[in-house]
Amino acid sequence: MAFRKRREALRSILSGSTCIRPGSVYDVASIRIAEDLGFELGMFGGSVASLAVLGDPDIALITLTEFAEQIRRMSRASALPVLVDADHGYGNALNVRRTVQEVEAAGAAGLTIEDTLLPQAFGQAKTQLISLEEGVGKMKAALDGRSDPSLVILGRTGAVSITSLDDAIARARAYEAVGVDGLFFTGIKSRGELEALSAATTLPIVLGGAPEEMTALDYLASQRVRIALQGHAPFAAATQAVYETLKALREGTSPKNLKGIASSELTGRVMREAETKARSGEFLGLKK
Ligand SMILES: O=C([O-])CC(=O)C(=O)O
Ligand SMILES: [Mg+2]
Repeated sequence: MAFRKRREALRSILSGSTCIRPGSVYDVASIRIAEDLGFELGMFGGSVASLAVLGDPDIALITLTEFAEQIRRMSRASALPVLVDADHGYGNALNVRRTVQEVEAAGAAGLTIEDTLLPQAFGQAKTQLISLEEGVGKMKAALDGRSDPSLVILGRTGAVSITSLDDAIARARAYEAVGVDGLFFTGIKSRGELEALSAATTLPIVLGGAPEEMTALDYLASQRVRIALQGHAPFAAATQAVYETLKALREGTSPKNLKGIASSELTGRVMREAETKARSGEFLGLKK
């Protein structure tokens, strides 16, 4: 599917009236599995990008090149639209502009740019934000960096749990005013906070994690939340599975007695074996 179609699919989720849960994806196998299971959207979090590519925590160590390359691999492997978490855009507003160019070329359907101060400042243990003015500059630069107008750009802030609800509202309104396609909020802890942010803005909302009382999709939809994240359990599940498998092998279990191993059918689907067989028949003169 052409990148534009994927972006239009994400746009139609944002302009719809329901709230969906994206599949957390981080590599070619996970995106294909999410696609096969019928997820409408993949979410590529910065945290799982760091884990999958570097094996490091989510502290802005990953480079734009590494991040974009992982997106490119996923975009090649699957037509599932992916929303990617481009952190703070890997630098100042000019770096944000470049980030948008690279992420667009890599095939993302959309990206988030956040106003968190990254990487962590010297001597500052707590998360800090850049100023609203600098945040606005980043959003403007992000929009300027886009060459396919269908690429979705979301302005993201965690201000509600870092500074205040009023500050979060001011930032959301300012990002909306410069023309981002949607707002991504993290750190919301109550319905009251979500309702205040929703009432103060008009754009579709993406919610990055929310307390238990806010999981009902119809309630979220009523607050204009169109996409609600659910963390990154697939990466954690894969880690556990690899751990159990290596541990069992190390302890002498024979490969045929291992538990929790993908069937050859599932592995074949993940590697799109049927398509390769058909191509081998057509292009290599092999029997189908
Ligand atoms: O985007 C998400 O899923 C939440 C987030 O910031 C991350 O995982 O890095
Ligand atoms: Mg992140």
